[in-house]
Amino acid sequence: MKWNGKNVLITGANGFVGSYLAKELLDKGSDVYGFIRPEDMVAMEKNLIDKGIKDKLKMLEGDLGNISSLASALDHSQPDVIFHLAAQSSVEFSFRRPLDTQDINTIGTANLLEAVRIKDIDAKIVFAGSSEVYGMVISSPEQYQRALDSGKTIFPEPEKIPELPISESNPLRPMSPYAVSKVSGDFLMQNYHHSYGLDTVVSRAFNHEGAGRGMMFVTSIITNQIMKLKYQETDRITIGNLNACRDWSHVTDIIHGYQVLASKGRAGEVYNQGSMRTNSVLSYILLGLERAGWNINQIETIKGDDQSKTINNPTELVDDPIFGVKFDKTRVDQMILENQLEYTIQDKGIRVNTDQGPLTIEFNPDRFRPSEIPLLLCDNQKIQKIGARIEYSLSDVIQDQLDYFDQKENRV
Ligand SMILES: C[C@H]1O[C@H](OP(=O)(O)OP(=O)(O)OC[C@H]2O[C@@H](n3cnc4c(=O)[nH]c(N)nc43)[C@H](O)[C@@H]2O)[C@@H](O)[C@@H](O)C1=O
Repeated sequence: MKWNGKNVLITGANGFVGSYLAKELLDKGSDVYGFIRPEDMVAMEKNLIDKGIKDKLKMLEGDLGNISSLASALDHSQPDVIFHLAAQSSVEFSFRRPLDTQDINTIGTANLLEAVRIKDIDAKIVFAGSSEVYGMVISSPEQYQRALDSGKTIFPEPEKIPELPISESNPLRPMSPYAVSKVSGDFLMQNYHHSYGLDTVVSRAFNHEGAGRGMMFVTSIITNQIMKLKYQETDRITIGNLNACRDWSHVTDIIHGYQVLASKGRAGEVYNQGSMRTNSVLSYILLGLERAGWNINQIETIKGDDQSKTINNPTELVDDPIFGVKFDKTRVDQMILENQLEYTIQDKGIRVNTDQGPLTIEFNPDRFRPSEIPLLLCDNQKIQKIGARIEYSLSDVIQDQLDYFDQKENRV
């Protein structure tokens, strides 16, 4: 698609992802309209200021909960393409505010689609769905049995084990109010194509990070604390569950994917977006520490009573295939993925022995979730077939965030 001269409406254009997308489309010559909640105008304007687009974006005030404000935004922008990115995007917050999450994400998406239908707008609509919809993915017979023993329901039952890498046809087993809201949005998009012929396409993006990522997400929590350690503004890293493995991409690769979907995504279909790598939260911390200047020799638990959790050279890279996929992972990733290593709250944290002395990673029990997806690994072949590419390595993603927090004014 030639973006020059196109009218583009981005809901949540002042958000982390929206601002990256808005900048790129403005640079390509689109007329970009941002549908923005009045209370976020000032609160989130840093994203627009940092990218130099505050005065270039055409701001339309409104609220996803108010269908009239959506209809008015459609009247003003007459969009060729709509990117629906606005959402309550924190899984953690959704456990505390499930109704707000459904209001914004489910009802808000239904309102947008209904406004487009009533106004008879002929636009391609790209929806920011989420890998969270897959939820409880079964990675081994042992994990399946453990889940059953702990009283969890697994529905639908797995047809194969492991269910990895995750393709678009994997079962949906959402595990949080946020995930349920994204299942709703995803199905609303598909249904408005099938019922009313709207030109909708769903991106199910896995985790995507980069400079300016919100402070409630783990990669910013980690890289902010690493830079505070470096500048002696703190003496430890505080964290929740660091066994979780996520498929982390750079936000730039994902916004390129959104543009590919706008041009070539088939109406009514869903497309995964991810890197086809998976790495643990623990590795994100250790690799971040190394990039910030520490050499890591060994990790051990703070409680110190379990020698099997003392790991030498934990960041050594291993590229043996796992789940039939070859990607860079650390020694600790490999052990976590093969169910040989798991840190628990009882371990209290991890002591990281470095060339400059020991560092402390402390577990905060409040940061552990009521239910947690252990592992996400994307099968991205469907979107790659229509032209999307992953350009950034995990190290690039971590470095971009460290550089951001290297600037004192960005540290929290
Ligand atoms: C694809 C999906 O991606 C994101 O959802 P998320 O994966 O929940 O992202 P997160 O950065 O909050 O957590 C990642 C992992 O990190 C663990 N973790 C440990 N310690 C802390 C901690 O202290 N804070 C947080 N937030 N997480 C922690 C946490 O338990 C989880 O396992 C959103 O963009 C969402 O919108 C989306 O769609």
